[in-house]
Amino acid sequence: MEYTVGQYLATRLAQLGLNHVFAVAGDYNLTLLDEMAKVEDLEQVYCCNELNCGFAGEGYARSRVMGASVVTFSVGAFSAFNAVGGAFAENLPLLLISGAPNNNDYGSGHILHHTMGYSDYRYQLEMAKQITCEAVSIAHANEAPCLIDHAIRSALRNRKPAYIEISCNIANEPCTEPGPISSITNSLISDDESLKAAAQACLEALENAKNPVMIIGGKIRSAGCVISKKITQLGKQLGCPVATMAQAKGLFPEEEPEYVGTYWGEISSTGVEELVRNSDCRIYIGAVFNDYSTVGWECQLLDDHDIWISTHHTRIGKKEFSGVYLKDFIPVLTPLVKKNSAYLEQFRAKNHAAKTIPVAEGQAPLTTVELCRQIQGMITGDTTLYLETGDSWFHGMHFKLPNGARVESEMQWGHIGWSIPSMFGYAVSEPNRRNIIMVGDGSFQLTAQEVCQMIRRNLPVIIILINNAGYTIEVKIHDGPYNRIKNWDYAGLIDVFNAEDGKGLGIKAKNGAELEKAVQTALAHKDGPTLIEVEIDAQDCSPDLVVWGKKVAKANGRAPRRG
Ligand SMILES: C/C(NCc1cnc(C)nc1N)=C(/S)[C@H](O)COP(=O)(O)OP(=O)(O)O
Ligand SMILES: [Mg+2]
Repeated sequence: MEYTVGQYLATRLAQLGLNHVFAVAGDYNLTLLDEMAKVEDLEQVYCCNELNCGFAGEGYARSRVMGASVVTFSVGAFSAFNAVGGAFAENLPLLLISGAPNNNDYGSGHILHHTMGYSDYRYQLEMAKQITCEAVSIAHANEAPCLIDHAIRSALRNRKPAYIEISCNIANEPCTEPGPISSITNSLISDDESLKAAAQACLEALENAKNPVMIIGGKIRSAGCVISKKITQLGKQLGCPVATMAQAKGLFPEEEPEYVGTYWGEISSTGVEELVRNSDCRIYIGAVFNDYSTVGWECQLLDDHDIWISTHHTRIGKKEFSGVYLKDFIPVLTPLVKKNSAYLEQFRAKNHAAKTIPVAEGQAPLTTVELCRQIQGMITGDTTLYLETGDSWFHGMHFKLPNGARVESEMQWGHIGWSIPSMFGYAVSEPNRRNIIMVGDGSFQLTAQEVCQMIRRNLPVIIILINNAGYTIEVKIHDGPYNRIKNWDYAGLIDVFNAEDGKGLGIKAKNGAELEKAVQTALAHKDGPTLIEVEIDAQDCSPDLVVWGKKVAKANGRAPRRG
């Protein structure tokens, strides 16, 4: 087979196990899309705009080894950059591919369309370098294979996005055939000496610990399910209490006896904040400490007794072990640790059993308590629940997850509207899971149009749209007129997206009885998305959000440092 640059790129993606690539057409990428389309098993999935295209690739990367999005130069890439920034913040390997000017134009002094209006077109590559782990520009076919492999390898090794731009007249130029994919997927291995020393130091720390507790953070998400399983084995081997930070909800099987709930400072699950505060050895794995996850810096932060195992390095007490990769360290440590379950038994003895939520009166106005009670009933072992930035974060922490259920969130980047396009990409990869989104009205207004692509591909995504008349999180942090939004007929929007042939459903629910019915309809509806618009009083929000909002407002409002 005669390979071209576009076919080389597409073949690499197919070799990695991608079956889809997301795209928005533009004259700088049309030849590239033609060439990529010639590669079997790599279907092109088209999006409404480049922000959503980038988020769809990010959502795909939550299910596969990586995601890929193709856009046009400048006017496309600049929108996609917001999703790339999100993938960077969330440690997800998204490959952003942009068409670029004809290579004859470089250095020609030509002013081109879809550019800033001057003849130096390198600005996009420079911008991409700030938000990716690798950014390359391909203006000559002979350098394409090496640059493509380098960018993809960097994204996989660093679990971060990478960027490739390809001149529009190069995409169909002949180039060499790709070799084995192992040259790209071979991961870095830990330094043996450091691995052994870190394991020894860890065992000594655990030997001296009376009340160890394991706390799992969001960085584990992008390390993939294999690591998650290895961490579960470590938790069970240790037998100590295991908590998940908010960003890591669902990354430890919640039916395991070691699981104690969410650790989120003052708004942790019952008894967990005290458990972590009183521990004499906190084992943080993949933890991310930011102002939101520490509730305005008021959480337990690392101290000299703690162990912090991150993806690329480990800190035990006062000692740093770089070049010790999580994927190597956990399997080495697990068989060596001794069981220490006393602290867990003490915790259980305090009997923090979950309270059962009573069924609300069917005709009473819908409350978030009744809404969450019914959503809990939808969650099965094959459910993936997306929690959009908003009050959904806080409600989501209280769901009990059967083993196998997954939760996806974007708590580091926090781009409202992320959930719709990201879930679209995720559902393209995982159409047979029960895919549910909890999304607020404010967020939905940013990226609503991607629901039409779920209709186009008959994806049975269930969208629970919480219409509480505005930006409730922001109200709880700091209120003002800017937190009010124009109301939409959200359920009615589905008919607009259906046009003549779509099979989406839009249902409004004002009370528990209507919601019950809507949920049954949604669960039975398999050939398209169902949007259930629930009306919730603007004052009805999670008590955790009220506490958290005050703390974040306080952190935001700290007086400037003088001098
Ligand atoms: C406006 C903003 N954040 C600021 C913001 C603004 N723009 C972008 C892209 N991302 C952001 N996080 C946020 S969290 C709103 O409360 C979201 O409102 P909604 O989706 O309706 O959810 P809640 O009502 O539960 O808060
Ligand atoms: Mg809202």
